Amino acid sequence: SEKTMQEIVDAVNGTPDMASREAGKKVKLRNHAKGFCTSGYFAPNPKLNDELAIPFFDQSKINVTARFSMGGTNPNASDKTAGRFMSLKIDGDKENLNFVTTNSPVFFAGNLDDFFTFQVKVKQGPEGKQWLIDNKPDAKAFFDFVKQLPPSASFANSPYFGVNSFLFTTKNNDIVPGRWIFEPADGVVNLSQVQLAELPDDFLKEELLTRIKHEPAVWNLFIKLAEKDDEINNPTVLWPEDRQRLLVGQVIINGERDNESTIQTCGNSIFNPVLLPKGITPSADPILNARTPAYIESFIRRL
Ligand code: HEM
Repeated sequence: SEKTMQEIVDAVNGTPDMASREAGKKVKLRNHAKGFCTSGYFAPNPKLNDELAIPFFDQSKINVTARFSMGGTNPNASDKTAGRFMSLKIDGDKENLNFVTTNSPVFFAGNLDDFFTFQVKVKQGPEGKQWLIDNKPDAKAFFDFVKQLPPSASFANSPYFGVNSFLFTTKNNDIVPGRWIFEPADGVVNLSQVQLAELPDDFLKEELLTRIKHEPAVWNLFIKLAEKDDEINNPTVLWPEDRQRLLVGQVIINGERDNESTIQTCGNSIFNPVLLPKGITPSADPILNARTPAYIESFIRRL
């Protein structure tokens, strides 16, 4: 059954009662409520446009606004869970590119019905989760991934995945589907159970902001290219490891503009995963195409 965008956002963010919504009362609930903003720049790979035709990446240094967050609607969530999220605004001279990413390469739903069901069931606790494991293979695959994923020691020591597919224009004016992958230049570093037990519930923000005073947090950004028969429009289906990757450039988070108010308050705005420069377009993935309307609905509620 078709769900409205209001129903979908209710399921993600928590449900305001109908009376208060109709009275126009603002509901401040939002997903990824716990997070913080910082800044840096993007350094494109000067060789990228030997392969692709994306003029945006011909600039040499592009301002970045970053928000790092935890999953869920609790602004006081513990950092000891395994989910890590990174959102970026890359603001060029003429065009802009946003990324809204997670540390899980595999998404838990391939269509909006399953997405809605997942959101409703996980909020019912262990019984709802068991129902998903028994009835929804995509949700089960996601839970299996998360179960074996130790929490990373730092936002800077985690990879991030765009999950959804985008269409990239090549130098020869062909279109190739691809997916964004950010790999931490400092490597992946996970916490042991012993290390985790010694940490307070809040450590990720301070760790990153202290780290970047000494050395930047850096990721190499790749596009993983699809081959014929790879599933483009379903983020629950992973592509084989050996697919070709193009190096797009480096994200360098050094806090260089952290005293600016637009950086400090970046969590008040939205990150739009389909804000793309010339040469990149969204795929037909129904999950991707629901995201911006959902983010706008959520934004309006918390204005
Ligand atoms: C049907 C698909 C999806 C829906 C309906 C949805 C819904 C939402 C909503 C309602 C918010 C709060 C927006 C705000 O108030 O600013 C949000 C934020 C977010 N979502 Fe999604 N989401 C979807 C898919 C995804 C996927 C595939 C990813 C990761 C690849 C993702 C990662 C995030 C992140 C990182 C944020 C926080 C953005 C920030 O830092 O401000 N979401 N999502």
